[in-house]
Amino acid sequence: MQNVRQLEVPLQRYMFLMDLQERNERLFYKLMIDNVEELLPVVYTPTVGEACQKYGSIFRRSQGLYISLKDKGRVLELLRNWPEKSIQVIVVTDGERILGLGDLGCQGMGIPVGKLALYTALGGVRPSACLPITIDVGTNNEELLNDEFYIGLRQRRATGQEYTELLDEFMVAVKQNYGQKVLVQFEDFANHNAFALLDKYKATHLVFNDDIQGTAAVVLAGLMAGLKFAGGTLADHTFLFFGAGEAGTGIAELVALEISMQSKTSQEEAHKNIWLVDSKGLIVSSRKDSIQPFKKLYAHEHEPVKDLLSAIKDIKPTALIGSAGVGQSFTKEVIEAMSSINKRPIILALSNPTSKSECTAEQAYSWSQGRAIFGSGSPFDPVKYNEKLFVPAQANNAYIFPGFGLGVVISGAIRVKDDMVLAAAEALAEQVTAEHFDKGLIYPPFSSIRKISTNIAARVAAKAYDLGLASHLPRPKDLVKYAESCMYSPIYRSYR
Ligand SMILES: NC(=O)C1=CN([C@@H]2O[C@H](COP(=O)(O)OP(=O)(O)OC[C@H]3O[C@@H](n4cnc5c(N)ncnc54)[C@H](OP(=O)(O)O)[C@@H]3O)[C@@H](O)[C@H]2O)C=CC1
Ligand SMILES: CC(=O)C(=O)O
Ligand SMILES: [Mg+2]
Repeated sequence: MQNVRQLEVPLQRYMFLMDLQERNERLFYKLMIDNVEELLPVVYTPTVGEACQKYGSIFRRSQGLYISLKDKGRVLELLRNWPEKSIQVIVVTDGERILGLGDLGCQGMGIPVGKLALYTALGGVRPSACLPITIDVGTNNEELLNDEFYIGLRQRRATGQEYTELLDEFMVAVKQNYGQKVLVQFEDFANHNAFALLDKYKATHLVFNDDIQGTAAVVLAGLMAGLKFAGGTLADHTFLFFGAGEAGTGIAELVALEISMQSKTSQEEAHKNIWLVDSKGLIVSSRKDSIQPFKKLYAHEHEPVKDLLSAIKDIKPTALIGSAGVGQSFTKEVIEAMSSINKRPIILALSNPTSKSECTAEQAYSWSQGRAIFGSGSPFDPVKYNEKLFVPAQANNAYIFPGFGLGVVISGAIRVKDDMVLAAAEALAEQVTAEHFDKGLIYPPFSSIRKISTNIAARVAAKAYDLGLASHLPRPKDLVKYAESCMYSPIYRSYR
């Protein structure tokens, strides 16, 4: 840590840690686990975003498996080349929507590598059981195509049948090589592929889309935790989403599911208090014929509205949730409008990395006069406002996927169902205390993430058993203890 701390530039810290992961994996994880709050912003958002942008020029050695269009017809052979045979979790991207940074092509590999480092450090999945994969179908990023250090195919993205066939060959090869208990986490695909892939493979494979399902669970957990202390129910709230893609509609769907379960109403009824804004403005019924299918449920009767501020004034939301990848879009006027409508406005600035955050923590607290219940995708330091210290919550799916994956792995689950995602959200929400909430937190601190992940894993596993989807039999009596006992710890064993 002394060596890490001597480096002032975050990207240099990233490179140092990646070298360490390569050289002494056990020490890398020991550092990660003991200093999680300090190192998370280096290995994960925001620094991993910069690392992906510069991946070609900081490249040292392959950290994962690259599968390109040129490998069509021999994907299974490639998988068999990976030195580790007993894989439990794959994180795969095609690099088209890396955080809020857009298409980074093959250089998106930093994301599967970073996510899997968290699977091990935060969730205790063995490092040798983790496989980062990047599918290289080209990039539409002109800057990268002209960059002499770009590491991927120098061509524009393949689409349509060519894309679908490669992805299908990949999914079939994964199942053929590792069986049906390997978890495939889709990460940072552009939404036109993300929804289609999840839909296509959820019935035949063990698949999880972190951006849709993981983000949904972490936000729902934060909302449930907030309500536990601020009072009221989800059904009392009006939600306005700024960004109607994977994260936005994923959260909206899970919130609607929870509302319908809590208040025993139809999901259709629950959708009525959920509104979405996309790049063309508020989603309203007159746009129904021209919007993507996953937005249609939210196309309510209303006049067209072009901008966010007018939408807030019209809809009067109690919660504003940003996931449009547009930095500084929650302006002073936006936060002030939310604060004039609500005593405690809920403001979530989910977009990553920090440069894409809808607002900073300081802006949220000062513009709301310290009344905002605030969370952000990338971390912000605590803020002093009017002599009170506010600790901003980090509303990031990193709270969910490590524990969720551990639960799936230890139960030998063969499919992911919404109820398992809900179970993860509930388990996280239950771990938030009044003391956390008083500081401004709607999540417990990352310093206790291994314990948090254990509890999430136990609940997810329990749900998998209840649903008859768990293949690891008999069902362990105490799933929390069992989850704990399965977690990788970076200790040196004595061989004497
Ligand atoms: N905190 C967390 O855990 C997570 C954060 N994220 C972050 O969320 C962001 C979006 O991710 P994701 O949902 O997957 O991306 P998508 O591309 O699926 O969705 C982006 C949405 O934002 C809308 N949008 C884009 N520009 C504007 C604009 N100027 N005004 C209003 N809406 C706009 C798009 O509109 P249209 O549909 O019209 O194109 C689309 O609906 C990223 O920054 C990502 O890092 C994602 C997952 C997890
Ligand atoms: C956190 C995350 O998954 C994202 O920003 O895409
Ligand atoms: Mg992501």
